[in-house]
Amino acid sequence: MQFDVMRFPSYAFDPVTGVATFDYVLDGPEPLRFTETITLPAPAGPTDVPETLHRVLELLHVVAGVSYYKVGAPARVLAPRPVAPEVATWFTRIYTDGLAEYAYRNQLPHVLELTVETPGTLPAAAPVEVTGRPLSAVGGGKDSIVTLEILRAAGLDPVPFSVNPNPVIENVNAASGLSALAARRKLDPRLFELNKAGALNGHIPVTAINSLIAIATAVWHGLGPVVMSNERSASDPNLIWNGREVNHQWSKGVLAEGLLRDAVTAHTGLVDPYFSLLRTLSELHIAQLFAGHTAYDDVVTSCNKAFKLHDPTARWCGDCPKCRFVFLAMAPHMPRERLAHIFGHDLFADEAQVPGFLELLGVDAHKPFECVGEAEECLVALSMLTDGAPVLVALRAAVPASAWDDASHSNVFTPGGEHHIPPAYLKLLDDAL
Ligand SMILES: CC(=O)N[C@H]1[C@@H](OP(=O)(O)OP(=O)(O)OC[C@H]2O[C@@H](n3ccc(=O)[nH]c3=O)[C@H](O)[C@@H]2O)O[C@H](CO)[C@@H](O)[C@@H]1O[C@H](C)C(=O)N[C@@H](C)C(=O)N[C@@H](CCC(=O)O)C(=O)O
Ligand SMILES: Nc1ncnc2c1ncn2[C@@H]1O[C@H](COP(=O)(O)OP(=O)(O)OP(=O)(O)O)[C@@H](O)[C@H]1O
Repeated sequence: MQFDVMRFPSYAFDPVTGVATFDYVLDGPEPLRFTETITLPAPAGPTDVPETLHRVLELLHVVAGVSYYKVGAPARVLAPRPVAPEVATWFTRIYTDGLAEYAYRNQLPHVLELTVETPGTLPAAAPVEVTGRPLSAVGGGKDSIVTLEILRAAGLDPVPFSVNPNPVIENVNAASGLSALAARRKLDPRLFELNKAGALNGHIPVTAINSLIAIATAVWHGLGPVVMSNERSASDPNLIWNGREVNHQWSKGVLAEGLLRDAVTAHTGLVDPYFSLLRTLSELHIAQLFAGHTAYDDVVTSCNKAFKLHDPTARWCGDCPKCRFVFLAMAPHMPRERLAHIFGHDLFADEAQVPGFLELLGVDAHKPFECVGEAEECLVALSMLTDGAPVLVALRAAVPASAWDDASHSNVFTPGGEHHIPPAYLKLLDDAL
């Protein structure tokens, strides 16, 4: 399949049903057309559509296009309308850095060099203050639970929000006792047919898409900022390829957060519409905070295998980088019985897990293409565990002596690094630590 250019013919929004449809074309000798459908939860009462909501949907139209771009990787992407320079820059980073893992795995270096073209430039929108109850994105894992509980303890009455919540997310929301909002996102079924037939495929910056859907929902419901739970280590690349960073978690990183904030503010005027409350924390630190909340032990799930579009019932698979990482990160902060209860079994008792843990510890290969923390965090967690579980004994023996020294000087429990947390929310975080 040969395509020259990607276009974005139109989008529509029905305020009665909350349904937004986004059209895409991969143009070439045999063009392909796609339509994605996103259903926002409609507010109760009269459904006025603020102009700001249309502005957010305009951004979403372009960003959600990455799922279809990857079928053909054309050399040109023509965005549909004039935008401010901050927005044009962000679009380009979404299609290049956001698709870097896809480009690397499919050996498509031209994707990293792409510039998303826009038909003209708009001035930045006039500033609009964002106030009200925070809308807090919930993914079913420990991170968003920690955020919800910090916001709740501060009396801010957060509104949990998810895109396509599966039973894991629904159970986490139920355990929180908070009343949640949900949006539905339906990819064009044609995409799956093409994938089955062997079309180009790969990872996309899904957090950027979910984030915009969250902002659209907050705007429509007259809520306050969208509060994410993206941690410090999300900003670390997995590897360098052709001189460029490849990061599986790119759209969770602090750079992507800043670009998204600048673009949304320039296009809508919304000031401080979006930030990650946990940005300055390591995964190990977040795991420690999570350990203080036992109410979620029967529902919390961070394993990505539980989040397949077509298999919504699973919890921890117990045999992937994410399960191993979270098990290791939580282990120093709770009794082994509680940990084994959360995961369904004790990973430290299973010696088949040793090679996977060594990969996390940086003893083997590059950081896995998964949402896992830094090798340093894993070493610190290991150094905090002193018992003789078979896996721990094997890991201690395999880690080089120099690594222990690095771990002893680690600052994983000291908040730090770049962030975009507004001062009032930063105080809440400080109070919670
Ligand atoms: C659950 C998961 O890890 N999915 C990744 C996996 O896809 P798979 O085929 O195994 O399952 P599905 O997610 O059901 O996807 C079916 C097909 O649909 C395509 N697709 C999905 C969502 C979307 O928004 N656009 C799409 O085109 C997908 O390509 C499949 O063909 O492997 C895929 C290829 O590597 C990944 O793209 C799937 O990742 C999902 C988009 C996903 O939601 N992943 C998150 C769990 C995830 O990885 N989050 C990262 C953050 C990444 C970021 O920068 O935002 C993290 O938490 O670290
Ligand atoms: N389906 C979803 N809808 C809305 N937001 C989501 C969804 N899945 C993940 N998120 C949000 O995206 C961010 C990254 O997700 P991630 O999976 O890392 O977080 P998590 O599920 O809270 O914790 P963990 O890292 O333990 O899995 C978080 O802010 C999370 O709340």
